[in-house]
Amino acid sequence: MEPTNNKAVIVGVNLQDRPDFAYSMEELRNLAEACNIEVVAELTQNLPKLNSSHYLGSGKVDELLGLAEGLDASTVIFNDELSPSQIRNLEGALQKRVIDRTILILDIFAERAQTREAQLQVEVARLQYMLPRLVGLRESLGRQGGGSGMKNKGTGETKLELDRRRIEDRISALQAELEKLVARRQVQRKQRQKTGVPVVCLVGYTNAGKSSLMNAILDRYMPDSNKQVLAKDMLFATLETSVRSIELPDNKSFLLTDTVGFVSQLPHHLVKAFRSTLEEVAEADLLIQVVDYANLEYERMIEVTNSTLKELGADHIPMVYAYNKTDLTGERYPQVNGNQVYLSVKERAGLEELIDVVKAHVFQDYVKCEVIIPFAEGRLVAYFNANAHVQATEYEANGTRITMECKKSDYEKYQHLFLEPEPAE
Ligand SMILES: Nc1nc2c(ncn2[C@@H]2O[C@H](COP(=O)(O)OP(=O)(O)OP(=O)(O)O)[C@@H](O)[C@H]2O)c(=O)[nH]1
Ligand SMILES: [Mg+2]
Repeated sequence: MEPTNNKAVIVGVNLQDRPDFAYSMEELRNLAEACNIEVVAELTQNLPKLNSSHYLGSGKVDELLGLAEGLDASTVIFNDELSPSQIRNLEGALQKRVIDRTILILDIFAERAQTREAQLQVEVARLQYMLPRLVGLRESLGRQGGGSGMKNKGTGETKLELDRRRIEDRISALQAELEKLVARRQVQRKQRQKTGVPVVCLVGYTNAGKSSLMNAILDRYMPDSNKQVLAKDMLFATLETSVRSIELPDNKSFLLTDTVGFVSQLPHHLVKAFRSTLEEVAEADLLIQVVDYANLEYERMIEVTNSTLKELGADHIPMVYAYNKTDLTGERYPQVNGNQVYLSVKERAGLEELIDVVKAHVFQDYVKCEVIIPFAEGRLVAYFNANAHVQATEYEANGTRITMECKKSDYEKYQHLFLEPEPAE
């Protein structure tokens, strides 16, 4: 039952009046389009409880068949993760290719994954999704294995022949390779942590503007760095974390990390597979949650982001909110309200305000001090010039007098070398 065209009907059940139902259907349409599938119709049903054999009520299955036939759609996409038997029963009743929300998301990730690590993670998630769907499903697995039909990197063809045991072996082999990559990245991360530079992570719903914000901050503070990341109007533009060092004019610096975006009903296997990539998030000193404030569903997107963060064990990390795309709303910007900054990355408005809020969080342990550094310790003057915000430098008889704001830990570390300032006469 290979699809004869790329036309599809999307189907959703509004279970007990889900408040975000309409938006989740719109999102399913976007996910399908990201897989090059043309959505020709939408069918929905209000139900108090899902039908365990066919997901939909039986009358509705007939209606779906009529609709799909009439519009010549060869694929039907469900707004949920279907069970193996639901897929089998629906394919039997409809004689169409049946796919679900999970496989769409997995396919998009498979298509977008650039690094070996991301590719391995996606493949593990795909195989784990396939595993319970193997039993008695050899035949329809051929169709499912092709996923949404989008080209995917070599996981499709072999899947048919693999039995459960071999899939399990493959998952273990991939995981072993993955562990090596993860270990290498952990070493890099530990090295960064040792330097004591705070780590700030951009998190949030897909397409909120995280990568655009990263680029705008790079533009503003590191104009010569040439280290822009990809930002694009599509779901899941970013699949790998990128870390950039940001040096502020007052010599304080922090590391800024851009991460993969979240989406509602992010497949559980995928969250698990990406856990290692997202470990950076769980170890950050501060999270900046970027919110698409122009999206009417922004509050729900915040909820989804917060619950995904919880799943990743990152819900204890302090967070500031960057309400982005305010240019598309009637709201005044830039505007700061405690930990919430209303800004527009597009208009480059509110960046400094956001950075001030970030600074207040991550540089709390800075102290203002006035010290005299003996001439023999000249390297310390150079060190503070590079790593602290030096406000004044004067040369005195026995050393260099520096007025500065520096890290408390640095102050304590070098305190024994400082000379006592001469008491004023
Ligand atoms: N109008 C408007 N559009 C913006 C603004 N900031 C970003 N965008 C647009 O939003 C889209 C998504 O931006 P990205 O930066 O790729 O979003 P992201 O959060 O990194 O998305 P993922 O990587 O998919 O999770 C792009 O088309 C941006 O041009 C803004 O302040 N105003
Ligand atoms: Mg991005």
